Amino acid sequence: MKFPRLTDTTLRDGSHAVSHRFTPEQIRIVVHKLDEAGIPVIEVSHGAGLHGSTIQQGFSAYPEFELLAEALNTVKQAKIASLFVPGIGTSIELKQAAEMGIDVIRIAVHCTEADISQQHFELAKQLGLEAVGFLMMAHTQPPSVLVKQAKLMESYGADCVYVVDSAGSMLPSDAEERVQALKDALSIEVGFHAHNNLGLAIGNTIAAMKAGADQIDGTLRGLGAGAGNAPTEVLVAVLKKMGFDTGLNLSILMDLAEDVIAPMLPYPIVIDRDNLSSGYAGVYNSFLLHVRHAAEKFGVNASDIVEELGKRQAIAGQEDWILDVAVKLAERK
Ligand SMILES: CC[C@H](O)CC(=O)C(=O)O
Ligand SMILES: [Mn+2]
Repeated sequence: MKFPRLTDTTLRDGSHAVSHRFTPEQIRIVVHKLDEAGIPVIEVSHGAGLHGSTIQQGFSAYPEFELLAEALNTVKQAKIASLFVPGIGTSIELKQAAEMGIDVIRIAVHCTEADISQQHFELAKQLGLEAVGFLMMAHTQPPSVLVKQAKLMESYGADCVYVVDSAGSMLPSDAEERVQALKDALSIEVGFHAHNNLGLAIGNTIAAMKAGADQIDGTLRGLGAGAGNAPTEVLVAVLKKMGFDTGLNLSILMDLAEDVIAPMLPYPIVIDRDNLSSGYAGVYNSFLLHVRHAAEKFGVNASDIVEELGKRQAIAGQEDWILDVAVKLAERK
């Protein structure tokens, strides 16, 4: 089994879990410690990517480029990545982030919509960035569909394409067969991004590695949308136990998770009823904060909203359905 490159996305996917309230000081401490621990790639942006700070996605407490500047000024060795979702971000923010000095852009689209990413991959490559594709909600499609979409990204210049388990809905066999199919069909690297709604984030990441994943993701303390991601410090401990010479400092990561990240959390990252039903129904994890707000506002059950979104097969970008469903459920009451 190959030792994959680890991207820590605490300061991006984890931003969902703190309602996008990271401060420049928190960014500085976390980047400094992740860098010191030897993490090769650190992702920083709003949870929904560049320009994600909107009424639809939730406003950030601090301007995104102030946070990105803090990360870039702090880092010594790691690459800094940002997420970009076409339609949420535009080429303006992509150019600005590149000019500021990010190294990697991760371009995320629903897993049947790769064609909308062409101009952004091409721009990213012109700007000299490493360009990584994210096929979100990859549990919804069979490997053959993902291969076609990943090949499109490859043809646009992607350096890597990720199978993204956005709903934390995959079993290890799902992760393994999807990564394997991409590995067999592509000449570029393949990655895997896990969520923990079924308690399988670490197991699925190991299954993806068995299939040859070149890149994997984690977040400190599992901080992330829904039930969170594969916890970076646990992943590193497991990789060490598997015999990999990781070159990563586990004790710095454990201290960072325990002493810095845990006290920041407004609520513990656990598999509760809402995010378990989300993973079970295969609903996009980034909806969950909005679902909880809507449930409270309209006096309905969050898991009923999740169930209905699952029936409608809602995808990223359809956040407005959350309100629609909540209002309809409240009317029915
Ligand atoms: C908004 C992009 C998205 O949340 C990417 C991601 O981390 C996922 O789909 O899991
Ligand atoms: Mn995610």
